[in-house]
Amino acid sequence: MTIAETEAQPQSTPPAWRLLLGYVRPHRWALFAGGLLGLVTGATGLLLPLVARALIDDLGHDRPITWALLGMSALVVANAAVGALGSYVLRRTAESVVLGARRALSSYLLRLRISAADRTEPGDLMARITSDTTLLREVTTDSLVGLATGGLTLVATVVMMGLVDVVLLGVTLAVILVAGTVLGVIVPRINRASRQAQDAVGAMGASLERVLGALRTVKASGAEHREEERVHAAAEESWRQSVRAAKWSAAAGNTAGLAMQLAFITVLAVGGARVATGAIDVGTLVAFLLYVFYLMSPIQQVVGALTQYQTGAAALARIQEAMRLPAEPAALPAPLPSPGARPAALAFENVRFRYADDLPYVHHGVTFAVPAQGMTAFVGPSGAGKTTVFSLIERFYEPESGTITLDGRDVAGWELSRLRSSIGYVEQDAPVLSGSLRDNLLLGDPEADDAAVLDVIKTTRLDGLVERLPQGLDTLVGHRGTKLSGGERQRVAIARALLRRPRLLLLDEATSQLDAVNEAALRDTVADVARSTTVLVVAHRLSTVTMADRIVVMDAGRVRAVGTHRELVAADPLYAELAATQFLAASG
Ligand SMILES: Nc1ncnc2c1ncn2[C@@H]1O[C@H](COP(=O)(O)OP(=O)(O)OP(=O)(O)O)[C@@H](O)[C@H]1O
Repeated sequence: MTIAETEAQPQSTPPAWRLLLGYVRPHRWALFAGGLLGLVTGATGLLLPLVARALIDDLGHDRPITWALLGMSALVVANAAVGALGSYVLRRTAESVVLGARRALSSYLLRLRISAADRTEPGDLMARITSDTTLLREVTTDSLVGLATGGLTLVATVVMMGLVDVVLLGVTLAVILVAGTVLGVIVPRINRASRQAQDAVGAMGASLERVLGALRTVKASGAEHREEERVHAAAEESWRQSVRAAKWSAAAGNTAGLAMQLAFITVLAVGGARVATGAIDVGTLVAFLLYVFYLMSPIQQVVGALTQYQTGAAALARIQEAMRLPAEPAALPAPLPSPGARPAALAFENVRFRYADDLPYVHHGVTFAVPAQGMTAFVGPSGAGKTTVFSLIERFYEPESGTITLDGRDVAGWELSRLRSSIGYVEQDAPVLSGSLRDNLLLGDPEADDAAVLDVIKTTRLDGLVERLPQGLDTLVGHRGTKLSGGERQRVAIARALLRRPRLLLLDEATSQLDAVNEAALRDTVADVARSTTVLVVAHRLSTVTMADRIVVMDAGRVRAVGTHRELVAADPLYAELAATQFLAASG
């Protein structure tokens, strides 16, 4: 699903030119300097014929030509140097605009609400940061500078034409007006086609991300060919739309060219008649016709700038669309709890929640309380809403009604970064990021010293692994930690969470079975941690619940019982049945 199909916030979008100016404003002086250097280059170019005329004149009169030659050489060198400097300044400015847009967009996307991220494709968002921002480069230089310099020349030429003959100017402007109306129809089509081409690039990014993110599954399912077709279809759609945009751009350029030639013919006809009636002399007509020729270049420049601008406007709209997705407020990271900070107490009070208005409720009034310290296990059939409990504690989503309190304070009133800095969260599939083992551990606390790292490595029984790895902690773990076993990945994720000294540890146990050694290591780790902090575990294994201080049994979005293993086996038939299977969330 692309962003366009989701819940981009219903704010009115400012016009593209205003968005563009927002990105360009910090670089306006550099852009001005680049434009000015371009004008100087043009002016030095205009001087050359004059010097050449002087040189020929000197030759004709047998005068020395050294100075004229030196002057011409100096002008040629100055023209090349100023031209190179001008294009460098413009190019650099354009790259700075791209950089600004990339920084703004990537910062924004990292703050995206999980509810918004759920409904977008990472590949499409990536295309917006990489491909759409690139399109701003040409808009900044070609379009803005082209519009400014072309526009200036255009106005100057029109003024000169008015001074020569107002009637012929009226005739010229009438032809240009007709062409402008045609362009008014063509130009929005360039915008639409460019937008669709960029949307298709986004769709291609999404398809690619889908395949490359699950390459093993794709290969194992023999689905390479089908997936390849999806990616190719998106690439071809982008091609089709880009070709459409090219067609309309070409039409726009040629309309402008045609208009100028028609203007020339019309001026020749009307001017000829005026010469015949004696209203103007031949010299005026010739001068005016020369101006019509002069007009050609700035008009082409302005039309080129406008068509180029349409591509940029389409890209800007896509960038802006992403930046209207709901995001969390920007905040500096909060300090982590100090060593030995007291464990947190947690309570849910009649919490009702659903992931979206058109989806059924996941929590129908969940209520439970967890005292500070010790281990609480959540069990229940698959889909009962256990993981959702963790997501709500982390405030990845907000409940529709009811309250969630941490240390007696509603989490809705906590500053987000402070709330999250108190919590350690280990997701069910225990994501490990590419990079080294050390990078992964320090993700939550880059300031952690070696002693703290070694400490969590020992607590999570990872010391054996670190010794075995060729470069120890600096060994690269591969994309998503593919070089580690499932159990190792889980313990790395726990170590990472523990390094933050959480006052509340949320551990979503993996549903996959671990071998006996890994399972024992994990159990011992959790038991150790529960002695000094509050641990909540979504439990899928009997071995985990038997050591829990209390067990919360959930079913279909409600808490149906709370107690110890022994109490629940006797009192709750669902729990007794789940416990009998040894695997506590096997069936829904
Ligand atoms: N991001 C989401 N958007 C929409 N629905 C979701 C989302 N995450 C979970 N759900 C739905 O909410 C319900 C509860 O999911 P949850 O992950 O909390 O269950 P669970 O009890 O942890 O299950 P399991 O034991 O299988 O992990 C499920 O029906 C699931 O399909």
